[in-house]
Amino acid sequence: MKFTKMEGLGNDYVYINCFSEKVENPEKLAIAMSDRHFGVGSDGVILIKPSDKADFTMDMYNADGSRSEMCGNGIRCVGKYVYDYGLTDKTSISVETLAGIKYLDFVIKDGKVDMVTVDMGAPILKADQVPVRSDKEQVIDEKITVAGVDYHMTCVSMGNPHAVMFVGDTEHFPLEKAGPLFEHHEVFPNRVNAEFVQVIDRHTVKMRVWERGTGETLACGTGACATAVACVLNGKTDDEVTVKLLGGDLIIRFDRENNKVYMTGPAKVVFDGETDRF
Ligand SMILES: N[C@@H](CCC[C@H](N)C(=O)O)C(=O)O
Repeated sequence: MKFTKMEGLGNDYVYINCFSEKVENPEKLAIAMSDRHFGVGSDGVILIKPSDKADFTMDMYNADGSRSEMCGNGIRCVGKYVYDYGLTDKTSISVETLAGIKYLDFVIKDGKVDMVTVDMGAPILKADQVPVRSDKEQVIDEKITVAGVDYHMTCVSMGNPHAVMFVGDTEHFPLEKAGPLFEHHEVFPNRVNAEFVQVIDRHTVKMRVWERGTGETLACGTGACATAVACVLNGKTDDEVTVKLLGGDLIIRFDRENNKVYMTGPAKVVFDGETDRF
C-alpha cells in the first residue's frame, strides 16, 4: 500500500489516496499505522476518496481507530495532497466530510500548495447537538468540576465536539491528567476534544489540546476554531485571533455576521512511503 505522511503544525496523519488504493478496514489500519513504534507513526489515518457532492471526500480516523466527523489540520493537508499530486489543478476546491462540505482556497508557492484557508462553516452551540448533557440550551462559561478542580467550560461543535476551558498558564497545565478525564466525562456522550486556553491579548491565545481518540497532539485545527469562537463568546478576544499551538500558529476568524469560521494555516508533506505490512 502506498501512503503519504503529512503534517499540519505537527498534527501528523498518514494519507491514503483511495483513487488508487483499497482500504478494507480503516479502523484497524488506523490503529496499526499510527503506532509510533510498530507502525508508520501518526495521530491517525486520513483517506482521500471520490465524492458525488464535492471535488473530494475526506474520511478521518484517530489513532485509536475511532472515526471523526472533521479534522481541520487534516483537511488542509488533503488540499495540498490533491493539488501537489495532480488530482486537481483547481486552487479552490470543495471537500465532503461527515460534518458537511468544506471549501478550501490555496496559496501556491513554487507550484505547490503552501497555505490553505478553509471555510469551516458555522459553529454549533446547541448543547444537544455538540453533544453535551446540560439543562442549558448552550454551554457557555459553565462551571464543571473535574478531579476536584473547578473549570469554566464553553462547548462548541465544529462538526466534531469540543470543550474549551480558560486556564492561567498552558505551559504548566497538567494536560496528561486532566485531558482523559474530560475526554471520557459522563457529560459527553460521544467523548470530547478538550482545549485548554491561555489568553495573551485581544488577538492572541495559547492553546494545548487533548484530542479524542489520540491524546495530546501538537495542534488541532477544529480545536483552534472552537477556541476562537469560545474566546469571542466570552468577550476575551476580537473576531480574528492567532492561536498559538505547540506545533505553530493558526489564524482563525469568526465572521459573526455570517456565522462562519475561517481557518488559515500551512500543510506539509513529510515523506511518501510504501508498505505491505498492514
Ligand atoms: N486534529 C484534528 C481533529 C481530529 C479529530 C478529533 N480527534 C476528533 O475525534 O474529533 C483537527 O486538526 O481538527
